[in-house]
Amino acid sequence: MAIALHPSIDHGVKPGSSTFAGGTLRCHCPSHQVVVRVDSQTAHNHACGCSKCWKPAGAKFSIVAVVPRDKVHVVENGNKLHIVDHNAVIQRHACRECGVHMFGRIENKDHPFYGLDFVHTELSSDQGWSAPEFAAFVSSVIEQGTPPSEMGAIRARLKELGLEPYDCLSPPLMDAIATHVAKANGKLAA
Ligand SMILES: N[C@@H](CCC(=O)N[C@@H](CS)C(=O)NCC(=O)O)C(=O)O
Ligand SMILES: [Zn+2]
Ligand SMILES: [Zn+2]
Repeated sequence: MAIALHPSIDHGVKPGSSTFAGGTLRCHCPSHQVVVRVDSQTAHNHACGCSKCWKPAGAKFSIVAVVPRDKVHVVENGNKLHIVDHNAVIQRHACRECGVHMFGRIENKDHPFYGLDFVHTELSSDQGWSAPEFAAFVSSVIEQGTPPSEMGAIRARLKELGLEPYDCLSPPLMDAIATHVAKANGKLAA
């Protein structure tokens, strides 16, 4: 059997729908779930191997995408949310009871990705969310206990799924970050 990465991609990456315009995310609590409405299709969906992004038990990778922050609305049981790490760039709002991260928000207005929230669309039963496009922070799975000897198989499986593995973000996103920095420091015209 192929190496397991995340239940939503282990049997193949399902394409998104070009007409999909949003849906509802629910935490894993059996009752009084935190419910978040997202009024937009997601962008830049990807697998993330970092230790900070939420992943279901047993998964090596998180699946995480972005949406404009003004399209994210907590509609039920928002009192159960807390910020996992106030010092992180991405402030992850998680359910205090089940631990699921409902959305991650950047509050630093100077950050290249300010205005975008991070969401996990596997928390939704709606069909049509954009498909994962690449894998980020792949080497970071070692920091969580994956033996380095497994990395060849992990990268090969990601490629087989069509998810090009990177050890930071994808080149277009790294370019977008660098462009933002260059405009801020005057090396490129704003
Ligand atoms: N190797 C580190 C990488 C952490 C990291 O830089 N994560 C990226 C991808 S989510 C990031 O942008 N983090 C910002 C944050 O977590 O606030 C880890 O696994 O903890
Ligand atoms: Zn919960
Ligand atoms: Zn991450």
